[in-house]
Amino acid sequence: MALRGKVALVTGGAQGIGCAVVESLLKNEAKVSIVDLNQEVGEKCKKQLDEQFGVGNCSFIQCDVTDAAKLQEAFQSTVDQFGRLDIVINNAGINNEKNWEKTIEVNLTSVIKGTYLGLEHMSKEHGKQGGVVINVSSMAAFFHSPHQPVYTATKHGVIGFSRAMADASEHGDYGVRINTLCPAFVDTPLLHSVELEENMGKFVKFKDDFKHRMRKFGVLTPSLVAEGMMMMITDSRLNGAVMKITCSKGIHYHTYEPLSA
Ligand SMILES: NC(=O)C1=CN([C@@H]2O[C@H](COP(=O)(O)OP(=O)(O)OC[C@H]3O[C@@H](n4cnc5c(N)ncnc54)[C@H](O)[C@@H]3O)[C@@H](O)[C@H]2O)C=CC1
Ligand SMILES: CCCCCC(=O)/C=C/[C@H]1C=CC(=O)[C@@H]1CCCCCCC(=O)O
Repeated sequence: MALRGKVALVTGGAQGIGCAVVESLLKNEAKVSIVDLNQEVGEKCKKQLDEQFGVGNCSFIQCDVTDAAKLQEAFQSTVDQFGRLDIVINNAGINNEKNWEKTIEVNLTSVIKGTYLGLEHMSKEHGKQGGVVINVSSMAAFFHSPHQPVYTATKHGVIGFSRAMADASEHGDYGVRINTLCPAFVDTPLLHSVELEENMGKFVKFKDDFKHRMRKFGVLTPSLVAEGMMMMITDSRLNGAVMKITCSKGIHYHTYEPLSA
């Protein structure tokens, strides 16, 4: 998929991994709608990107992805402003084992809603031109740990949902590819939440082991994660793919045993 003239919507695009992806998309001449809860950081991000890439190539929409009506409005506003939608990155995520219900709402329920909204605006079943959805999971879906049980559960769910939807899209000829990205530790503000009792609750006592794993496995840069994201956006062969990004193996794909006859 050549990106010039394509339109992308990135949730959680104001900082961290999302911001790195937004920058990569703009570098490739896509138009981008940044959807994020954080008004201040989002407006600052847009101002910087306008200076770097010119005004009119990106927009910022303040939106809590757990507010279904607001998320629907964000998708519609994106199509109203840029005329189409081709790429959806369901990236927004939190790490809160105290308010674990919120973690499920943001990390899984909103990814499902964002995928369905993406299909409404991109799927051939709705008379649209097709597109691609990338849902952000984590290597926590492959290496469980005592630190973040609900975060881990949500990231497992993202993979299962995305792979099932990729099958549905293929069988239903939606024309929309649905892929999953699973980074290991990435140097963003989210990573530092593992040391906070307000985020981790009783699991904060395991933070030393978590920090040991960070030292052992290394910490990725957001730009490498964005590089992997761009590969899954542009490679039209990929549907149902699960990309893993680690310090030891770099960008690679998880392989699943084929269903036995
Ligand atoms: N940082 C890491 O080590 C890893 C992060 N991930 C995943 O990558 C994704 C991005 O995480 P980071 O960039 O690290 O985090 P971050 O905290 O730096 O950025 C997340 C962005 O999402 C926004 N956000 C949070 N809740 C929201 C809501 N309800 N509605 C709209 N926007 C909301 C925040 O305002 C923030 O701008 C998340 O899904 C996270 O689980 C996956 C593996 C490792
Ligand atoms: C809230 C912070 C986000 C952290 C998300 C994450 O990816 C956590 C992953 C770790 C949780 C328990 C683990 O052991 C995971 C380590 C994943 C790194 C695995 C790298 C393996 C390799 O390099 O071969």
